[in-house]
Parts: sequence; structure tokens; C-alpha cells
Amino acid sequence: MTTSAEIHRGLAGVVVDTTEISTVIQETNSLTYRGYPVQDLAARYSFEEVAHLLWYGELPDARRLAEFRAAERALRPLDRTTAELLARLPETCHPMDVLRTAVSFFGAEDPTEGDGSPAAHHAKALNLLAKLPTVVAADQRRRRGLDPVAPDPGLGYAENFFHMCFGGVPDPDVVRCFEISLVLYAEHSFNASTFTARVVTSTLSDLYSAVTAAVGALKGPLHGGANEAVMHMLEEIGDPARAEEWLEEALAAKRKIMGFGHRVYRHGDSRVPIMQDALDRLVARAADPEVTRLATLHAALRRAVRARKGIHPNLDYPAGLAYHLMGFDTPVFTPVFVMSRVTGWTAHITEQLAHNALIRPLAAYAGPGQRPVPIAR
Ligand SMILES: CC(=O)SCCNC(=O)CCNC(=O)[C@H](O)C(C)(C)COP(=O)(O)OP(=O)(O)OC[C@H]1O[C@@H](n2cnc3c(N)ncnc32)[C@H](O)[C@@H]1OP(=O)(O)O
Ligand SMILES: O=C([O-])CC(=O)C(=O)O
Repeated sequence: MTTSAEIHRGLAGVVVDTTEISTVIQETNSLTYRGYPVQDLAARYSFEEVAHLLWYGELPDARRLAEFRAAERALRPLDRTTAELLARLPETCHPMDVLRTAVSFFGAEDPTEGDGSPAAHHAKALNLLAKLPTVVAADQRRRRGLDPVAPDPGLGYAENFFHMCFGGVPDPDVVRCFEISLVLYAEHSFNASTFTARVVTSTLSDLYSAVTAAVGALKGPLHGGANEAVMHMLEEIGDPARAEEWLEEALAAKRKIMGFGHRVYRHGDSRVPIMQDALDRLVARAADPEVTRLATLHAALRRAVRARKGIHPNLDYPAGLAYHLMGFDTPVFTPVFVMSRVTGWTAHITEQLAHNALIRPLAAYAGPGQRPVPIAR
């Protein structure tokens, strides 16, 4: 080691910059977007209004919201080249790979890719917000052997996604639970994927490159991939009566329990009570023994992890099961997270550019000391 500098592995506890977009308030275990508590936003506002808030700093008035909605709805269809390209990707690849490829391709197709002005950024961000659900829905249908369903400009963001996935819109309670999840997933300060987007942006690279990299960062099971991993874990456990025994075995094998723990929250994720409440409503309305079994297992594991390790669930824990009950295929859960988080990522990309400093930390060298190269080879 060539330096005695303090090492912060994983940048834990390191404050690298300021942000005006969101903050976790540890004292009250709360999260605000541009100053508004996320609980209140989830209860009273649509996802489109929250996207506007994150990008422009204020909730839209009625006229501005109508314009914003009209612009988003007009941008939803994919052009033929994109649709054909995505349909050619192997079905063995993960839907997050499809999404990552789609974002990269949107950049390659955009002649204004390098324009980093705030106006150009907002246009690109809106384009991604509008098109990503079309990509995710078409991909889920393709894997089910079905043709894509065209977006419906008469439907809101959340409703239209159900329409494109399933060819119909479920009852408003289900749509509302989905919309709540989108609001909760939209933004979370300097999480790993957002920080990735900021690192890429700090080199003055373009927005599509930053979002492509962020999709890659979100895919991992320690971050967004956990909502999908939660479902696999519940399937592996199977029987609610096995939750405690399974947990002991998993901990003995040094496995991480998916959907539990958090780098920032030490006393529980502020978003969980709202999402758990939405999940409970989905379970109650299903009135189905299989759904009850899953919900019982979900609750049993939550209690067991709390009792055994003192660890709380994070947002991915209730969101994973909620997406399953809404009918989405498990590999689509993290892409749905992307559809929402693209708002936070792009808000941060714009903020990073406005006060840019190249992000380039130092490392404490721990390799061999300087030595002569061998003379004979
Ligand atoms: C939307 C999101 O991205 S939320 C996060 C989603 N990710 C997950 O749900 C994956 C499971 N969780 C985890 O792996 C971790 O809790 C993380 C990655 C989220 C946070 O990790 P860190 O802040 O680095 O905490 P760290 O891993 O050091 O955990 C501290 C202690 O709690 C334990 N711990 C934390 N989370 C878990 C978990 N899910 N399962 C088992 N043990 C855990 C660790 O083993 C460690 O114990 P130790 O001190 O005895 O070694
Ligand atoms: O903040 C984090 O580290 C992870 C998280 O909860 C999120 O990105 O929503």
C-alpha cells in the first residue's frame, strides 16, 4: 500500500456532491422529491406529474400537464427499424439486455445525440420515458409468442403499459397500485445506477450513453435486480412453514436475502409501508388461495429476517410480489423499475452537466512494489 489515506470501500458514507433533486431524511425516515414527501406524491399525484417535478423542479399546472401528457403519448410508438432490431435479439437474453440495447440504439439513431443543452436533454428524456414501456411490453409479449400491441394515446402512462402488455387494462385499483410503485421507484439520490449515470455524464459523454450504463448498473441483484430475485427466492422457499428453516440455511451459506437491507436506511426503507399497503390491497382483492399462500410466505420471511438478523425489507421486497400479482413475468420486474427510474437518472444527468466536475476518485495501490522487468524472455 503506497498511501495511508482512509479507504471508503463502496464509497460508503462519502458525500461526493450536492443535489437538489431528492433526499432521504434519516431523522424522520422520510424521502422527498424536490422537497415534497414521496408518500404524499404517491397518494395524490400521477407518475407523469412526478416525472415533470423531477425534471423541471415543480409539479405541472393543468395546462402544462396536458401538454406534457400529449407530448409523451405522441412519442410512444417505435419505428420499424427499432422494432425489427429488438425482435431479432435472442430470447435467451435478459429483458434488461433488450432495454440496454434499445437505449443505446435510440442514441445511435438520434442526430442530436451530442447536444447537451437542457432543452435537448429534456426532449431525449421524454423520448425515453415514452418509448421504454413500448419496448418492455413488446419484449414480454414476444417471449409469450404474441404479437406486440400498439400504444394507445387515449390511455395514461400506467394504463397504457397494461394495455400493451396484456391487450387490456385491469381495474383502477390495480393500475393505481402500479402507479404508486412507479412514483416510489422514480428517484433515490446517489444510488449505484444514478451515480453511474453521473460518472458517465461527468466525462461530457451523451445522455444515451449515461442511461445505457445506468441500465447495466440497475440490472445487478444488489440493486434493481433484487425485485426479480425476491420472486425467485419466494418460489424457492415455496411453503410458508419453511421460511425460518430456509433462512437459516441461506444465512449459513452466506447468501444475501433478496429485498432486505439498504446502504442508506438503517431503520427501514421509507417507501416500504406505502408499497406494502398497495400489495396488501392486491392480495385482498385477489381472494385466491395461491395468492394467500404467497402473501403468507412473504410475511413469514419478513418476520423471520427481522427476528434473526434485525434487517428490514427494502422497496424491492413488496414491489417484487406486487408485480407478480399484477401478472408481469418475473424478468420484466427490473425493466419496469427502469421505466420509472429513467426520470431520476435523466434529472441527475442534467444536474451533473449544469455543475460538472469530472468524477475520478483515487485508489490506494496494493500491488507489488516497483521492480525491474525481466531481461531474458
Ligand atoms: C432499490 C434497491 O436497489 S434497494 C437494494 C436492493 N438489494 C437487495 O435487496 C439485495 C440484498 N441486500 C444487500 O445485499 C445489502 O443489504 C445491500 C447491498 C442493499 C446494502 O449493502 P451494504 O450497505 O454494503 O451493507 P452490508 O452488505 O455491509 O451489510 C451490513 C451487514 O448486514 C448484513 N446484510 C445486509 N443485507 C443483508 C441481506 N439482504 N441478507 C443478509 N445479510 C445482510 C451483511 O451481511 C452485513 O453483516 P456483517 O456486518 O455481519 O457482515
Ligand atoms: O438508494 C439505493 O442505494 C438503492 C435504492 O433504494 C434505490 O435506488 O431506489
